[in-house]
Amino acid sequence: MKARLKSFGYALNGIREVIKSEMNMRIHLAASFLVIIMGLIFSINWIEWIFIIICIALVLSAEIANTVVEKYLDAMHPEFNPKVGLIKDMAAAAVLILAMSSFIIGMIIFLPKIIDLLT
Ligand SMILES: Nc1ncnc2c1ncn2[C@@H]1O[C@H](COP(=O)(O)OP(=O)(O)OP(=O)(O)O)[C@@H](O)[C@H]1O
Repeated sequence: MKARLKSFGYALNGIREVIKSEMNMRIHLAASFLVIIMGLIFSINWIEWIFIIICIALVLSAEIANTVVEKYLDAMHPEFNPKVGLIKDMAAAAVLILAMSSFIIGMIIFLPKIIDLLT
């Protein structure tokens, strides 16, 4: 049990480190917080909450994976290397695709409600 709690602590430490070192992670967290507030304000239904939670989890996890790739490559290949650059670009592309898809899902959920509110 103690060992389980310890590895949970290591994972929390990993999250703390990514938040501390990555501006993009802080932006994703701020956007997630905003979306959760909007979900509460507009009383979205449970299916919409499931989509929102999946999107938030995917974007944050992808950002963490992207940071792992960056930090690993910086540690193993600190020199300039176009191949290293391309691998970093690809890892960043995964985050971009998930963030853009999540933005579209957010629009599908919230835009009709915002339009309803305004009309
Ligand atoms: N060692 C390298 N060799 C060649 N190009 C690199 C190298 N390191 C970084 N790059 C290029 O610079 C870009 C930014 O890399 P960097 O490690 O600074 O990520 P970052 O700006 O912190 O990214 P993020 O915004 O996702 O945190 C990479 O996507 C890549 O195109």
